[in-house]
Amino acid sequence: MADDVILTENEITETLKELPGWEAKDGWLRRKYKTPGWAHTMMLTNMIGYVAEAANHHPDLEIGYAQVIFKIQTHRVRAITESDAALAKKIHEAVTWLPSEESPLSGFPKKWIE
Ligand SMILES: C[C@H](O)[C@H](O)[C@H]1CNC2=NC(N)=NC(=O)C2=N1
Repeated sequence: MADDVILTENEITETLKELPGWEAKDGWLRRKYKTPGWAHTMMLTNMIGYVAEAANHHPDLEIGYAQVIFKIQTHRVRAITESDAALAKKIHEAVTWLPSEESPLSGFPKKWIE
C-alpha cells in the first residue's frame, strides 16, 4: 500500500472541480446526498459500505430519513489524502449513476438520489 499522500490546498481545489456538490471542511471531504426516503437511504448506505470495504478505506456517515452525509479523511494522518479523493470519486460515480439515453435500461422512474 502506498504511503499516505496528503493533498495541498490547491490539489483539494482541483479535486473538488471533479466532485459536484462536495466541499472540503475542517480537514474532511464532505457531501450531503438527498434520497427519496428511508429505503433508498438504507440502500445507499449499504452500497457505500460495500465500496468502502472493497477499497479498505472508510468514510464517516451521518444518516437521516432522506439523506446521507458522507465525510472522508485519512484517519492515520487526520488529513485529506489521495485515498480520500479516490474514494470520493468512486462513491460519487456510483451514487449518481443512472442509465444513459442510449441505454436499454429505463432507469428509476421517480426522483433519484441527488
Ligand atoms: C487496518 C486498515 O487498513 C486501516 O485501519 C484502514 C481502514 N480504513 C481507513 N479509512 C480511513 N478513512 N482512514 C484510514 O486511515 C483507514 N485505515
